Amino acid sequence: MLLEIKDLGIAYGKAEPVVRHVSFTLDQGEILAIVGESGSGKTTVIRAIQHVLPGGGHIAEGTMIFEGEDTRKQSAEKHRSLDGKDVSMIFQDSGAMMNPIRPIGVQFREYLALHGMTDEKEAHQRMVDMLSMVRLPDPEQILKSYTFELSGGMRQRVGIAMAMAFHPKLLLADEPTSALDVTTQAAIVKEMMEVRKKMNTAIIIVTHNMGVAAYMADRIMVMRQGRVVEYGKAEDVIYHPKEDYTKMLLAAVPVLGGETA
Ligand SMILES: Nc1ncnc2c1ncn2[C@@H]1O[C@H](COP(=O)(O)OP(=O)(O)OP(=O)(O)O)[C@@H](O)[C@H]1O
Repeated sequence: MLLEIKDLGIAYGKAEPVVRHVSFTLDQGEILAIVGESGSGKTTVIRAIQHVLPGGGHIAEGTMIFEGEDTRKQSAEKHRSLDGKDVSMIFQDSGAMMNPIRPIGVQFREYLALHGMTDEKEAHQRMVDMLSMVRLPDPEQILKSYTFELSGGMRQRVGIAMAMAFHPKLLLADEPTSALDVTTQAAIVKEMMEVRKKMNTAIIIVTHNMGVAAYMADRIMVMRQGRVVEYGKAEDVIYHPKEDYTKMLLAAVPVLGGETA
């Protein structure tokens, strides 16, 4: 087992936990989708897994075991050393995370150096390999480009390439397709599936879109107001939802032509 979360509670500052009683497990190569409305706590859960909670956010209760180790007992330094290597993250718009006035290659190289890859030749080869893996045409040209010169879909591919540079065991994806048009969404979803296949990476994807969850996930966790409403195998949650809230999310899945399923 890669990750085991039991009865997790997360609080910001001294306030009451905003997320409580979250439990799930994840095997190597498995995909979990966390779905739910805005404010339900999806982002809070995956940030807690990467130990990057903002605003005094912390794990207030429960356990988180990553590869057999209780991460609550690890130091902040240990968490930093795992960042990008064991666990990495992609965001809604990876381009927005980058500096618009510096070439992508310069920033990608800095990211590699920050994680210990300082040899120029090795770094260059790794960047080209990773950009090719996510099917970006002409990687050398991409490295010289600025984020504003790329489409949203291309920027997301760069984000995935960077996140996967050290072959992490777990990729956390926070609404990675929400900022994209429908066709590009499908391409990025397929790209993540390919990454899983090639590298056996486990993925936790946070999404509003039950359609994306249904397509990608082995398991689905439905959250509402900081609690888990439903959790199970994707086909069970989709074909035999137990909770009205899950049924409502399923009824709202957009299908081609603008009608709902
Ligand atoms: N930095 C913060 N400080 C205090 N409270 C926060 C902070 N970030 C999130 N929260 C609170 O935690 C709860 C869960 O928010 P979170 O962003 O995890 O939800 P979400 O399901 O990811 O929503 P969205 O889909 O809009 O991103 C909300 O009540 C929110 O107000």
